Amino acid sequence: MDGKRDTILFKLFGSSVSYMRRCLFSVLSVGPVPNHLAFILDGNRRYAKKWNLGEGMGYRAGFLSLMSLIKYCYELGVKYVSIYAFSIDNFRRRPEEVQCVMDLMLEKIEGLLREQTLVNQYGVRVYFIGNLKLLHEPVRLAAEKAMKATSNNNNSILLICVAYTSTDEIAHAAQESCEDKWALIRSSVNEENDANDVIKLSDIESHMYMRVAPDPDILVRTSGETRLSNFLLWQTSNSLLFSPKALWPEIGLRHLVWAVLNFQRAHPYLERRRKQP
Ligand SMILES: CC(C)=CCC/C(C)=C/CC/C(C)=C/COP(=O)(O)OP(=O)(O)O
Repeated sequence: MDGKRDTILFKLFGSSVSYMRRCLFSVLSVGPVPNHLAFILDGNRRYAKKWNLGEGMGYRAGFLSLMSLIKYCYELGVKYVSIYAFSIDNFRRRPEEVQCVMDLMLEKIEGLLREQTLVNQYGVRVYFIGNLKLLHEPVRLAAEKAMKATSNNNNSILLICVAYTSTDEIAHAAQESCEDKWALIRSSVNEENDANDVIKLSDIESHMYMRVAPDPDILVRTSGETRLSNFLLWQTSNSLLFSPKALWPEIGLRHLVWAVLNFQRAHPYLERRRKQP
């Protein structure tokens, strides 16, 4: 009997919290709502150390925060969410640590395909962004399956950057643009070459992994760090940078609200910067 009463009370509490959050979001939506939020998930290992947790538990706690935050973003009306889940440099960490993150990713991507809760609820299309060849084979296959399974969704977009660095993305885009240009030159070898036949910025942009999303409005990096660590260097020249002291697993609604309020205050200036040629 007590158990049943506790469950009812717990559900009631849960729905009033969610009602209050929605009220808060309605008030926030009076101002401009960011279209694209990007996150650097920093401080998972420090969190595990701080709470004397076993290796890997920091990442698991980080994954839970990630799910809540993505949900809040979509509830608020943000269409694009990008996360820096694993950089190419992270492959240089101890093999057991790399394996631990790969195992977690595999488990969660497979879970997402089985349960599809967040994905179904918000109609999320998932992209894995980066040099996917570098991923452990089972993770790469699961990532490709998840992209295919969600390819018809277009309400919300989730970009998971794995085996990613900005410099790798730019080098890859430059190389593909050169290959395209060469193919064009070779096919018109007998025709007069156009003197303006150079590689343009728009050519490179059309080959970037992130071409499927507009530039982020806000970039959040947790744990008080203010470096970009090779994340979205091409795309963040006019983004608001927000760096709360909280470690990634500690991030919550209040940090999101504060980031959005800061964005709304800076919005007229950011818009002017964007419109400048
Ligand atoms: C399916 C999916 C997208 C899973 C993502 C899981 C997750 C939370 C990955 C974070 C990985 C990572 C290397 C974070 C950097 O923090 P850090 O470990 O470098 O922390 P530190 O700054 O304390 O050393």
